[in-house]
Amino acid sequence: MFSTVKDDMSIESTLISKERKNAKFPVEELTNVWDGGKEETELRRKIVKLFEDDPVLKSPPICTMTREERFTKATRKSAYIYRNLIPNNGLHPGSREFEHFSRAMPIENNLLVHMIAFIPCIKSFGSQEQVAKWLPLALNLNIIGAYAQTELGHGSFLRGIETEATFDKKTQEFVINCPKVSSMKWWPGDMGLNANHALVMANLIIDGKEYGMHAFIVQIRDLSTHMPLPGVTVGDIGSKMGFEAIDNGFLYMKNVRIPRENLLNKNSEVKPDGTYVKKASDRLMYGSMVNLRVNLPKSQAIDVLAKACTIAIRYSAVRRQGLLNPGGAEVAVLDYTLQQHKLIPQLATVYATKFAGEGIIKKHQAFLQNMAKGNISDLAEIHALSASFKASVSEQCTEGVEVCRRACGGHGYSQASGLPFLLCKITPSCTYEGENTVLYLQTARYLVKCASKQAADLPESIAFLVQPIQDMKGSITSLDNLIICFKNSAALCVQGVSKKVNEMSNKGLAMHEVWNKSSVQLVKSAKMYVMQYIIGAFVSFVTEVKCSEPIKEILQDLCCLYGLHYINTHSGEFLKLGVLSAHHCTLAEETEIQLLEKLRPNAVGIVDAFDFTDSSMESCLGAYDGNVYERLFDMAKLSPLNKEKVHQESYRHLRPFLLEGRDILEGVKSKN
Ligand SMILES: Cc1cc2nc3c(=O)[nH]c(=O)nc-3n(C[C@H](O)[C@H](O)[C@H](O)COP(=O)(O)OP(=O)(O)OC[C@H]3O[C@@H](n4cnc5c(N)ncnc54)[C@H](O)[C@@H]3O)c2cc1C
Repeated sequence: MFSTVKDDMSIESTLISKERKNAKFPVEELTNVWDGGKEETELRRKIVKLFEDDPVLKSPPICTMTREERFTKATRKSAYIYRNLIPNNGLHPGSREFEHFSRAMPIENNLLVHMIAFIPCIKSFGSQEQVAKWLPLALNLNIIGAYAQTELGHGSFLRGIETEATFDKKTQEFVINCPKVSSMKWWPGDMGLNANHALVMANLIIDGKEYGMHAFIVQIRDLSTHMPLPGVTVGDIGSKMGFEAIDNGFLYMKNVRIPRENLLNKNSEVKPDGTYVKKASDRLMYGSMVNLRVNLPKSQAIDVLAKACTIAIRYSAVRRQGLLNPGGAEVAVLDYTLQQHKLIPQLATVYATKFAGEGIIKKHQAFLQNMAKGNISDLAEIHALSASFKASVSEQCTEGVEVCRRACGGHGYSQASGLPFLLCKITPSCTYEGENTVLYLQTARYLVKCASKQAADLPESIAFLVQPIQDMKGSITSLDNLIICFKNSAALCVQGVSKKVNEMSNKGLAMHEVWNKSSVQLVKSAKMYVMQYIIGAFVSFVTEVKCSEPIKEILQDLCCLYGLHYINTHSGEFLKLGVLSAHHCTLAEETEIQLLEKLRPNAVGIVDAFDFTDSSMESCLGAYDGNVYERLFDMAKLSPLNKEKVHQESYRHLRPFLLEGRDILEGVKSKN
């Protein structure tokens, strides 16, 4: 319907090729560092190609589809991936190949909550017999489950959960009830339309006594007709800011009966006579939550920011707007220091959080090995670290994606840029799997407890909180000094708020009031604590990684930039704590600007090293060839509103006025 408009060789493609020629480091080697080795890069590419070449997984761009089409296509693709593609290609969960799975998945998919929450919870909360019964069914999609914890009325405050599971000795069943509208389960992914089971978190009641929250497997839909079972009201909660392909659902249960065996009973059990038996500490439940939290930041936040950086930096390298030299040629917006100041620190955040996250995954693996031997002494530390890490990374990456989106000007507002989709995908990562503020407060509780102990009684990584403040020797901009600066700041924040808490409670204020009145500083301490961890882990990685000098230099520069950018955007905090002087802050700002200039020529190469395929980004601005304008026009042509040259409905409403206009204009014309 529209004629083709094409340049022989667009200026934009030429510009991006030049950027690549100017890069001062081997991009492929940085890709290998990112993936964790050459072999991992090869494996990842093989798996991504397997998915991208599969005709079943092809679909139109998401911005041209309705919600209904997006949900249907995502379900079709996910069913195919889990039942055909993965088993037929030996991609077993836990295998090395599976590590690269999230990079290979189509841009929209569902059944993820079934895979990453329902299945792991069966493993964590179920006895051996229960795992043997439910796991194969779940892995084969013979049953599809949601993780149903949040209710209309309560999310963060778990003790506020109202759904009840009352034991009926006569029938040996639990009777599940949502006593009020506010008790209805609300939000669980995959639950509205696809799930036929739900792992329901409910308050266990035996003989009128409450035993707190427990996990129950509840069948919600008939296995042959998929109709909701008697007593079950279930459906989709409606359109959201994002996640449009996912059926986040509501679930209201009235006298729904499930067998006694459906209480997942690894940690506690109800005997046929109603005796409640506790088999393991409640603390083990935290161990299971840590699992998801440790792994979530990479796929749900860090990779999303990496894509946003790829889009914004490639676009900024080809988008010409204005002059730097009066009378000179128009420049790419990436040449403006201010554009570099927006985007390059986001790149640094991607690297910092990715490598710090790998450190936490290793710590968690060591914890799991100890837990298997019955030793959970590291639980509090790993819980505090993973909670604040999840909160900090989701927050930093969400802010970063919005910075990238705005840095693309008007086109960043278009769905065709891919950036609004990424922003809507990443934003809820600040809310699900623990609301960020609530997570920071949990970390702070642990830190305040630590502050009252001796260094010798604390884990090695925490002892600095109670040890003397360290001196910084030499320039503030050295990596060693950055670590000292953040460690000192975290220690002073924690000590300061602990003092405030002690003083207020010594004055006789009730602890809950003390906590509420100190919560602003508590959250700040948790943030500073996790920042010192991220900086320390990134510096260790950069120091130890085996790679060529040019790559090492880039990683060191990104590491320094990450620390300095944080200092420069929060300088008031560092000055207030007395960790930095005004002179330090001036130096930090100047050094950041120098680093931006130094990293600028490599910026396109650094995002190329993430190695995202064009189809995994669905972005007209971020495609490898830089051909942004032709792509934007091609995408606009696909808009469903452009199907007909005249949109009949709009024409019907406007026609009377247009005809009036025609007559007036023709009348004017005839007078002239
Ligand atoms: C996309 C998406 C997917 C989800 N998927 C699932 C799922 O699969 N299964 C499931 O069960 N749930 C799911 N949820 C729900 C999610 O887990 C909850 O929304 C989340 O835990 C936050 O709880 P809330 O909504 O009750 O927020 P609230 O706790 O009501 O938060 C509202 C505000 O109150 C503040 N606040 C709360 N408590 C405190 C406190 N103690 N001190 C200070 N401030 C406080 C918060 O910081 C926030 O600013 C999903 C949510 C989203 C958005």
